[in-house]
Amino acid sequence: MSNPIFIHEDQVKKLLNWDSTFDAVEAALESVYNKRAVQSPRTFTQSTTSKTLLLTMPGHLDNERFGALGCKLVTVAPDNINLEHPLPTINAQILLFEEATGILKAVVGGTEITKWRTAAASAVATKHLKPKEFQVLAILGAGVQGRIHAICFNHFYDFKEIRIWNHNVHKAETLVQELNQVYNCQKFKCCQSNEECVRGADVVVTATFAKSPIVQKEWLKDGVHINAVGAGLVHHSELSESIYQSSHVYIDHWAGAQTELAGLGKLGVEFKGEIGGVITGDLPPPPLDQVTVFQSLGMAAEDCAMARLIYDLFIQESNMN
Ligand SMILES: NC(=O)C1=CN([C@@H]2O[C@H](COP(=O)(O)OP(=O)(O)OC[C@H]3O[C@@H](n4cnc5c(N)ncnc54)[C@H](OP(=O)(O)O)[C@@H]3O)[C@@H](O)[C@H]2O)C=CC1
Ligand SMILES: O=C(O)C1=NCCCC1
Repeated sequence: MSNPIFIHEDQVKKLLNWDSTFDAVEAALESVYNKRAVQSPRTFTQSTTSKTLLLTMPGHLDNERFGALGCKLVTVAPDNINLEHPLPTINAQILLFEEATGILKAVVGGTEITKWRTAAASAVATKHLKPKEFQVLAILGAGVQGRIHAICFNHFYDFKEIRIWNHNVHKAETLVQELNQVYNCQKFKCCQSNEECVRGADVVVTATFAKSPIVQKEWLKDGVHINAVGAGLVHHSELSESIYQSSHVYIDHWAGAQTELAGLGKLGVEFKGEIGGVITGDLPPPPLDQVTVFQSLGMAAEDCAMARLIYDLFIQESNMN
């Protein structure tokens, strides 16, 4: 019996690319809708001696290119950012198993994968819910997800302006400066307020730990698309209730929504369906002039697809050397 291989974060980083990530995440979302993926409900274990939360996310995906049996172990430690030498808030590993034998074949660093697949899920949802060109992107939150969404959306779209707001403005200023330098442009702009950031934007991304709404309905342009990624106390704390009540809300998976978005159900919010249904064409895309929300929870199927992608690329590269 061979030992599992370890694919570390720095190796994962070198193998990741946006186009394959998009394909893997799109396949995962479609497979969940088509019932070609199984995702047991994720578990949440709260440490009693720290703020750290441990999630387990097991899943199986039946797909020729991205199929895998795996389990992501992911921690959320909000205080990591305040350490003398800050660490990412979210850290993950993905266990990948031989499907037939159940033997562990790889442990794949999951921190970069979590970053990339979450931004790619927003890009997939945006493409299928609003198939058009955009001028202005607004990103609320200049942490890991805010940054990777800026990079991802800049890869897939030709935005004229990418605005970034953070409740601590200095952090948004630093990110904007970095991105303008990397891409040799001036399209990244720092906003002093969340309202200034959102007003007039065509696409909005919320990626914070905000416990109360940071986006109000009256700020929204007709037809805006919102990717709500972050979670405060619950996974739907970043947008005002009236946004959820008046827009076309899509989710990544029903099973997760039934538990993790139960609060929205109590407010009378009806989900239009899973993004996977729009990808397959079973659900019609919403009218372009309506406000749409992709409420992202994150899925094990995405992590399995990504771990398989990275595993295959790693083996291919090892065979060449
Ligand atoms: N849907 C999905 O699949 C996934 C969702 N997430 C969620 O995305 C969110 C961001 O994660 P990540 O970027 O990795 O975390 P980071 O810690 O890197 O960034 C968090 C950001 O939120 C800001 N923030 C913290 N508290 C508040 C507040 N009360 N109001 C407004 N902004 C606040 C922080 O600003 P500052 O540092 O200045 O305080 C920081 O910019 C989290 O809620 C996380 O759970 C993450 C991965 C996957
Ligand atoms: O899907 C994920 O992975 C996560 N979602 C919510 C926060 C932690 C990681």
